[in-house]
Amino acid sequence: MELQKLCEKIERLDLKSMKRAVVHWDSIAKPLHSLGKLEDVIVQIAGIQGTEKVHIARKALVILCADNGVVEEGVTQTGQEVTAIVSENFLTDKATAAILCQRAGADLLPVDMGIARDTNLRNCKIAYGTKNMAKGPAMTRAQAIQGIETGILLVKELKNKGYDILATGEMGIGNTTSSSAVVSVLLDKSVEEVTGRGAGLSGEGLNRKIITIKKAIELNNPDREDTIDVLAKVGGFDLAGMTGVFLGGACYHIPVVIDGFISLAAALCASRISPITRDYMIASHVSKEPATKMLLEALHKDAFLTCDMCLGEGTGAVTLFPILDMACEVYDKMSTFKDNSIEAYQPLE
Ligand SMILES: Cc1cc2ncn([C@H]3O[C@H](COP(=O)(O)O)[C@@H](O)[C@H]3O)c2cc1C
Ligand SMILES: O=C(O)c1cccnc1
Repeated sequence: MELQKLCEKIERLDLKSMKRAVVHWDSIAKPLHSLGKLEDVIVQIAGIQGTEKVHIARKALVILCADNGVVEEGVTQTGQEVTAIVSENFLTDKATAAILCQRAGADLLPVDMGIARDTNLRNCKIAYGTKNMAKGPAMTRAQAIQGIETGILLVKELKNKGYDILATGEMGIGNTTSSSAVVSVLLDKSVEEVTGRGAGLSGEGLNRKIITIKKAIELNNPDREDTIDVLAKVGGFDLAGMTGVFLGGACYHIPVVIDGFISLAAALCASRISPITRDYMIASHVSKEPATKMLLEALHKDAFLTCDMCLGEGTGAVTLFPILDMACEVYDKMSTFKDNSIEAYQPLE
């Protein structure tokens, strides 16, 4: 189905299921709302899944992997070849995200959205890396749409396979450069404010990164009112794919946990394409990248964790999974006031 038509079909959360979830929390023998955001997130998931019988047992992390032509400008600490190496490690237990997934009981689906060489990942390759945005548009509009649609289709497939909840991750050397460019344009913030050291850039490298992003924005002149134009001109295949994953979550009623800065940049893109999509997103952590708080604010999201993580790959999002499992278990298993013959709280005004 055409992207626009699909987005028009996105529904609001199911308020009846959310109300029933609140009633259930309030019946549990503990002080009202004493699990705070853990209660709120279960209520949100009830609204997403359209039932107060929340289920999050089957979890997956989708990692969108792609290369960025802008790396040739010297905006990263490591070379482009690292993208393919780390991405293929997701298939073994050698990458950070893979180890966290094992611990959290989540499956991992790494997807080649446009790595600069052939890989043995799930092949959704749009091209062998984007073009250098400091010299022209990173990709065509058709490629940006292809990336978004791929993300949506991946969610459809995972929904059909029985997954209850997803997390977003990415791997792509140079993708904090594309993310900062996209965020600068969409939030109308200076490049300096939204640009950080990514995977450990030196001070001199950071200056070069800022100059490069400014040059790319000036040269390509993306239209901030047209998110797809922004993604095409200064984005990346991974960002486009993740944008699709967030839209897909809303289309197919699956909660999607947002990882750090790069995932948040894609979440912002999705929310600009379809604002209701925000209701289907769960913010996991506050990354150390400087624009993270700005993005959380723009999305009206409050993240659960502040661990000074800035790794990407979906690591922050997967770290939230065990907490969500704990919340769900209390919601499912705790005895109620009635079971204990205790008088329940009167609902607050
Ligand atoms: C070995 C290695 C493993 C990674 N895993 C995630 N990233 C993270 O760093 C990259 C973004 O930072 P920048 O824009 O500075 O390149 C992304 O691939 C992100 O997932 C990694 C980076 C490296 C070097
Ligand atoms: O927050 C992130 O997503 C992030 C930050 C730095 C490097 N890689 C990812």
